[in-house]
Amino acid sequence: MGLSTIRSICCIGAGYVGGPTMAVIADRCPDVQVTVVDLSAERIAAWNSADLSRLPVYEPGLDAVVGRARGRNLHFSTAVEEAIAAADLVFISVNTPTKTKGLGAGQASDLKWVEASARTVAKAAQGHTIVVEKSTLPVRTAEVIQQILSASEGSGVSETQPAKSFSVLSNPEFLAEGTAIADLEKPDRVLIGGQDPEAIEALAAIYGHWVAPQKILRTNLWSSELSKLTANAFLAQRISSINSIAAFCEATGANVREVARAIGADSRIGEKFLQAGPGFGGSCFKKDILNLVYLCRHYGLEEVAAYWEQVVTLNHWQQQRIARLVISNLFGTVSGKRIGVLGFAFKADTNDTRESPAIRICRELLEEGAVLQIVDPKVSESQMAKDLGQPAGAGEGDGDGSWQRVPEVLQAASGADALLLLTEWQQFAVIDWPAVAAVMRQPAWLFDARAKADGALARAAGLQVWTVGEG
Ligand SMILES: NC(=O)c1ccc[n+]([C@@H]2O[C@H](COP(=O)([O-])OP(=O)(O)OC[C@H]3O[C@@H](n4cnc5c(N)ncnc54)[C@H](O)[C@@H]3O)[C@@H](O)[C@H]2O)c1
Ligand SMILES: O=c1ccn([C@@H]2O[C@H](COP(=O)(O)OP(=O)(O)O[C@H]3O[C@H](CO)[C@@H](O)[C@H](O)[C@H]3O)[C@@H](O)[C@H]2O)c(=O)[nH]1
Repeated sequence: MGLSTIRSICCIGAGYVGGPTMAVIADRCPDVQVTVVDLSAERIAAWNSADLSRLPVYEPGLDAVVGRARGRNLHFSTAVEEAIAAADLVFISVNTPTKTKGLGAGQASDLKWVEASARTVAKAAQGHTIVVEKSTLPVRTAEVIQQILSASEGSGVSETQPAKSFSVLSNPEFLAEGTAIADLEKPDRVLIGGQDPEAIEALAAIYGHWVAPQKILRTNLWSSELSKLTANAFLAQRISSINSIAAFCEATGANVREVARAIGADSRIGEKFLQAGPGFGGSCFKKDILNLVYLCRHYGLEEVAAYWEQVVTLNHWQQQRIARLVISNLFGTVSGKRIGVLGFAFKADTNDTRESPAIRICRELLEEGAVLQIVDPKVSESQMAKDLGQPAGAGEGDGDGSWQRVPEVLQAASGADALLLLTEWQQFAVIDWPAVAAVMRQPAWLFDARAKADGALARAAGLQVWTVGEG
């Protein structure tokens, strides 16, 4: 059984995916009520804040979309069961991080939040409900969700209510942070996996409000779940590939951007995702590849597992390589030396720091006793403290590394022996190099791990410059 028209949607999980995705659905489907629920009262309060600049997720354009739909047909609430009961369709968009202990620790996805969500849906749903996996999940998780839901099927009958029944779909999300709204409004494709054609068409009709029919792909459940892990594995593999070539360029006198342009012009390779940098960060790539590796091992495919694992190994190596080359160029020691760190988010245009290369690199420099002056337009001091595992403090010279958050590049450069550019914020492309050079301790360095700064101007101002992938 299925429903042909969806009037009411509930999304469990008001995070980086649930919030923006539901905001766009509500904006594009004014006749559908959309309620985003979360256990975190703090997060829901932030989504409801009158000041749209205080939403819990920073994404260009998100404030405008939320401003249009919130209160009309977009709602944020902690009343999880109530919203599920009212919904024809429930998205599960909760976190699925890598397990930290137990079987599969360090590789397998921790599905406890997904399982808890499925149990809440089983309990609170009324009548027929379409349950959609929006979280990124291991292949065959839909089977687990289906089993949990099945246990309550047939119950809940009353004079006004038909018995409970469920259809499970997979609808992975491909948005990238920093461009979430643009990605949601103009997706390359929408993927829907399932077995119940009526449920598939009901969800397709929601996207059909703004996505062209040929971009809505339908597959079986397992292909849909696996396509998400595969897409991320391929994207991350490109980054490790280009970063490996960047190191080779530095050793041989080639320039990785010239190489990327030359190979990207081949339409079979394509020009996107070939920017060398400090390694990929973000909450997805590492977690999803490790999950793929774990699943391959589970199915006895050791060579396949080892192949994908190398993408993550190379990524760690790139981050370590950058930290170490900073130390080695600063005469082998950074103890007590000030280093200005430009950017802390895992990429530009987001406040997210999950798996940011800046964390590993800064921690390594702190370990060596450096005094870091970190500037990032969107990352708060409290987030940096959490990530770096120590509070901000200006103490220096005693061999223990310390850090502080500073508001501008000029303060990051003040008294510093080096600037280390780690996130490609646009403001770092237009630095006043003579002014910056004047406040640094000479001889001073610019280490540009994103090739974002104007290296020629920095050199003209007297700095020594290292740019990733430039021999
Ligand atoms: N961040 C991205 O760019 C991105 C993109 C595509 C897919 N994904 C996938 O989407 C999923 C969600 O990612 P995210 O970045 O939005 O995570 P997130 O941590 O930002 O948000 C998840 C939210 O779910 C809430 N939650 C957990 N269990 C709950 C429960 N039982 N009931 C109600 N709320 C609950 C948490 O409180 C949290 O606010 C993950 O599987 C991730 O891999 C993420
Ligand atoms: O050429 C490139 C492109 C990206 N990166 C880095 O790779 C990481 C990931 O970037 P990006 O993919 O743009 O952002 P995410 O938000 O992590 O998005 C990825 O992960 C999401 C979560 O699964 C998917 O939905 C998206 O399709 C997928 O792009 C960041 O650290 C980037 O700086 C590079 O170093 N070089």
